[in-house]
Amino acid sequence: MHPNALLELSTDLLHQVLQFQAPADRVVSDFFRTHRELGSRERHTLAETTYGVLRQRLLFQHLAQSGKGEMERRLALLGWQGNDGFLKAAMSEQEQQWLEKVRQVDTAALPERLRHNLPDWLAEPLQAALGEEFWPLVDALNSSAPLDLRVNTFKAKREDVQAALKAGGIESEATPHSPWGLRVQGKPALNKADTFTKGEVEVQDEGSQLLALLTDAKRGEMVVDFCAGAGGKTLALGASMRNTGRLYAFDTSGHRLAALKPRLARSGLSNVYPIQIAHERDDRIKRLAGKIDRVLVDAPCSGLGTLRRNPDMKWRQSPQSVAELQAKQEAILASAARLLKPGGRLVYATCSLLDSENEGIADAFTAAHARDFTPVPAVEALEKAHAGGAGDLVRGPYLRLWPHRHGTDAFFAAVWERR
Ligand SMILES: C[S@@+](CC[C@H](N)C(=O)[O-])C[C@H]1O[C@@H](n2cnc3c(N)ncnc32)[C@H](O)[C@@H]1O
Repeated sequence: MHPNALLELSTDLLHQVLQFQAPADRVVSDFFRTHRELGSRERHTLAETTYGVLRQRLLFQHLAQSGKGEMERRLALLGWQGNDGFLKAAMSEQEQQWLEKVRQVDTAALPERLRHNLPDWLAEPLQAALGEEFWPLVDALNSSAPLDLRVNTFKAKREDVQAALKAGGIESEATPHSPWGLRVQGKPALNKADTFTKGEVEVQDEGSQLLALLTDAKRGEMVVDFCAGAGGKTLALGASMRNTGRLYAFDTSGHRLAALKPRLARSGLSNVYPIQIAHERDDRIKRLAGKIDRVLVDAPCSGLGTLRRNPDMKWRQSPQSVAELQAKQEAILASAARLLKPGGRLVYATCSLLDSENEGIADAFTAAHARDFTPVPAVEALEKAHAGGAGDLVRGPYLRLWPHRHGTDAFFAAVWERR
């Protein structure tokens, strides 16, 4: 494809993504579906340029004020993630001069918000909570996430999967905290690897694995994954139950539960019961009240802990959307808690960076349910479940994972036991 034609497509794609009407990954994949002529390297350049612009949107919009023509084209020039010679061939003389000039701007001397590229409502609480660690977090959020796999321990051993991957030219190392995890070098295509088609591995961030580990579902138990979605954690719970007992996978989204089906078939698990519920007070939930050993609430949240993968979330969320999510989180947690039998374990988790969706919800639950639920320190639960370096994974009584400290997405989890 002619360089300028690719740059124009990048401009078009940015124009669509920056309207923030839909998640960026969906807009990008729809765009590729309507542009079948694009090869894999061209798709890679377009996607990475888009993500680069989303990550540094405030800085790039500031720098782009000085140029001429369509704003999105200048943003594409600034965020270009392809070959530099190729980009040069796409630019006019005037654009080349402009880009050279803006590349000389000393960005370290610009105001803070142009350096952290976060909206104020998000930067402020993070700065207050993290102090000096704020900037390492900013850097980590602007880098790409590693590729982690979870070994399906119902079917295979971690070291055998690692050896099989190696034989196929894929290098990996054991994850430091999850006993089920492998961190793969680079981003190899895995869906044709034998070990993947046989259901021995799933792609899953180490942080997500730790949430399932913390739930510690055991053989023969009755377990509920309350917000199962496409079942990333359901599959981990089912394997840790060794395909025995009953594992209910609830979600309000039929579409997400449908995505669980092929993964379930690959996994070899037959103890999972996916159920679409209307809302968190659905009658089917009431019938199970007081009967369940473990409940994982992987609550709908702002997703701000996954900014490495979904940098558009910082522009698509707002204080209002977070406040609405908090109300939902409280309602789901209160309803899910009724399922537990005495001695049962409740786990509340999010992939949010914000205290308001994390400690805020957990502390309020502890205060409101002091008669029925005892908090369990996360470090204790992690140690019992054989997580490596459990003491490094917690803040106070809660699990708190950070990209800059742990190399995972940001996650929070709180654990209680029903009296
Ligand atoms: C963080 S995602 C879950 C991700 C999933 N556990 C995984 O590991 O892939 C939150 C899920 O909550 C679901 N959800 C939203 N409202 C809900 C409700 N009232 N009851 C149950 N699930 C709900 C959403 O459809 C979404 O799939």
